[in-house]
Amino acid sequence: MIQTSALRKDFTVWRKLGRLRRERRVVTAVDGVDLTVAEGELLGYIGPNGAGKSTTLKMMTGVLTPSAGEVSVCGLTPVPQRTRLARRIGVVFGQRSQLWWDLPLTESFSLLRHVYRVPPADHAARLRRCRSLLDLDAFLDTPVRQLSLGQRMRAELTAALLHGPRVLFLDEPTIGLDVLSKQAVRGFLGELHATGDTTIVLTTHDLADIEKLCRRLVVIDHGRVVHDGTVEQLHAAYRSKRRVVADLDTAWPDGLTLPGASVERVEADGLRVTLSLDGATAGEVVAQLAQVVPLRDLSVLEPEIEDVVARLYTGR
Ligand SMILES: Nc1ncnc2c1ncn2[C@@H]1O[C@H](COP(=O)(O)OP(=O)(O)OP(=O)(O)O)[C@@H](O)[C@H]1O
Repeated sequence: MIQTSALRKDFTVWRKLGRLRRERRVVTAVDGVDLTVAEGELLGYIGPNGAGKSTTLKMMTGVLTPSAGEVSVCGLTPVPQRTRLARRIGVVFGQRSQLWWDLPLTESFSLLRHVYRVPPADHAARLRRCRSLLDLDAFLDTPVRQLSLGQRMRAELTAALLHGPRVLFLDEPTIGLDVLSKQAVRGFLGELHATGDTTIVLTTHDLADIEKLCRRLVVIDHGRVVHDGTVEQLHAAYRSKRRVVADLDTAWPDGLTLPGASVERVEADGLRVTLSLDGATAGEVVAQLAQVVPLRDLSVLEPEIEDVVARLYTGR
């Protein structure tokens, strides 16, 4: 559905050096990205600030012309075939709105039906689905400028989907949203993905979005892909470890070690120990622990995606 090959974007920026002199500098925002996204896939596209995510999305949606390389979306080349592409893609860019600011939301939705020449029955069915899944009814008659951020994001998602696009591009759709709105947006995207009709590319800084929604994750840094695989593969590559945290009735004996695990931290006057698993299973470690110290409570912590992504971003 989406294919890029050696995709590159350079920006020329000018820096003022005094009153008359300027220095020309080339910023390579995207530096040879090869990506294939299959039909129905939900791809997480992440990276630190300035990594080149938005620039990639802009080239995929026909907003920016690549400096080199190729990009194809739904079999079309985005910039020269932008009008045809617009009917096949939906776009939600957190900062930019596709709604009419002063009009009630319903009127924006009707206008979009005319813009995209959507058959009334299709439009009505899609709107009905979004109204129920995104809980829009309470603010359908409110002018867009009066909507809260969470309401507007739900409205933007609806607006992006009313013409039945085959690909949905989302740039930070949960930025600034409260917990409930985030859940609503994630739940909706999960449902949309489950139908298998829409290919979704999601950029976000909220790694919970990624964990909850994406099987495949592409990480970009300085314009280059530094990871392309599942979240589990990322954990494996960075040897992220599960941990066992045990609360004890008597203090952890100094220097005690267990095979297949290493002591990461001892705290609370020796009454809490955190062990990371280096080969042993959680069950094996707990069984060994129970033989050497009286246990009060236990929990097994999964590796944090935040940790591994932070290590990836810092190049460790
Ligand atoms: N129009 C532009 N002119 C000059 N430089 C630009 C332009 N747009 C982006 N850049 C530069 O290209 C690089 C990548 O920017 P981009 O917006 O794609 O990053 P991003 O990964 O989306 O970042 P963020 O997470 O902060 O939104 C940055 O160094 C940015 O300053």
